[in-house]
Amino acid sequence: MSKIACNILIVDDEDDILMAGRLLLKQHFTSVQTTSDPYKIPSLLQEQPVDVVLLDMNYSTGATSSKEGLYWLKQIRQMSPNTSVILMTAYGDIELAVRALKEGAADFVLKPWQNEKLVAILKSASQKNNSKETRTAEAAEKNDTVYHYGEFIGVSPAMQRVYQTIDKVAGTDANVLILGENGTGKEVAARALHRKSKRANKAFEKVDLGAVSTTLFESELFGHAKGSFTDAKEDRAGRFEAATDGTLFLDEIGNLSLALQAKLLTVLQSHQIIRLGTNKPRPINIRLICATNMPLYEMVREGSFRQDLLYRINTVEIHLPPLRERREDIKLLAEHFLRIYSQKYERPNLRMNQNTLRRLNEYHWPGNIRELDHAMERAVILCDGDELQADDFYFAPSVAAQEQRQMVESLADNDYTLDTLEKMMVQKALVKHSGNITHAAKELGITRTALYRRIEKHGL
Ligand SMILES: Nc1ncnc2c1ncn2[C@@H]1O[C@H](COP(=O)(O)OP(=O)(O)OP(=O)(O)O)[C@@H](O)[C@H]1O
Repeated sequence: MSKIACNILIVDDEDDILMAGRLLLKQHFTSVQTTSDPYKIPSLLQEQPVDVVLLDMNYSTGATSSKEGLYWLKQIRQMSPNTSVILMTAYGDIELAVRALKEGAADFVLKPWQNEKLVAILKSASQKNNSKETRTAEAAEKNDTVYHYGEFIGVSPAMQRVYQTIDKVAGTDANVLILGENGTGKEVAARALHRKSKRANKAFEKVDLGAVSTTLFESELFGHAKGSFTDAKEDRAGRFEAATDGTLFLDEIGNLSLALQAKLLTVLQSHQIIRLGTNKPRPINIRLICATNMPLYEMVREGSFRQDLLYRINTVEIHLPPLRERREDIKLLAEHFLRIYSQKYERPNLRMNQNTLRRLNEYHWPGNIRELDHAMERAVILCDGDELQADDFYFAPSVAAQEQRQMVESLADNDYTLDTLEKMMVQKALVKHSGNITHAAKELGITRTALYRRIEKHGL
């Protein structure tokens, strides 16, 4: 029996279903992929064109509302308009079937399915589906949306979760705390939240708390009356008032001293500010978004960040993953920046070769997307021919590699015994894990008891 040329993707949280579906459909179609994680759908669609997705409606344990299925149906329709979606559910629900068809599903099957019926539905969907060759330029262009979410670029499951959270909370007035390393896109996320909110056509006020001096904090945030201090030449509204009816984005909130945290908390609790040099409270109506690259929870434990302030600002948290934890986005981002800079510097023929892409992919990107952005700009400027070479980039050694090199250098300079080396390693592991025996022992690859013995032996 010749197989029909069709790439099918089955998405279901039950492994048995995936296995049964694969075994059945492999006999009739050329390619059958499966995944139990719907968040992988965008990257799978990006990897190669998928003709038909067989999509389960419920993923979370016990879920029966089918909301997840409808959400993913919508995503697939947006990302890859040429892909047909067939929904499956264990719950016979005609209303839902009608809704799914209205929202663009090609068909609907009930679980447990009848083999012949499922194969017939898929055959019909694959025939209706445009072949890869006939995909129009317009569709290909639309397909571009697979990795765009406003200003965001990224197909990784981690970023899909971020987009989904933004979609869910943007319309509410909930306070949002965005956590992530430098350059991961915290400000981009804050702006996306504002743009998608009811406050979108009001102000978006960003305050970099790391850059506001202690003395100017109150006047900057809450405003002041003329004459309230030497330079106060006139009455001035602060940033809270400037953000009225809009969004106030407090960046680098982890840098705020305890004294200023207390002042900020008072305002957030009372929903009113008092301009410096006055005693008239003014009500505030803002949506608050805070961001930081600092470990706020650890800081609460150490006493350098107020717990009550943390609970006030973290109604919803968004974690932006570092670039090294979503490597599937590196190529897309690199190509995006290459497009921007080859245009800016009028080098339209520039491209990247496989070796360069591999190096970009392997690098640990401590400065995340901002570093990649700058690295691409620099490479475009420095590149001699039409092909960007790995040498056009500066790759900083990782901390681990630096430490290793220092250790090798110090070993070369000194005459160490095995015993001294052991002591150094134990000391290093203890310092790194702040004296936590379990973690230090794990890093050294020995048991806790063995570590205690060595601590005693070396008198540490
Ligand atoms: N997913 C993304 N797609 C495209 N560009 C991005 C993305 N995320 C961030 N950028 C770009 O990377 C740069 C850094 O982003 P942003 O300023 O939002 O990071 P940040 O986390 O707020 O950094 P910092 O902690 O240093 O303030 C910006 O130029 C931004 O446009």
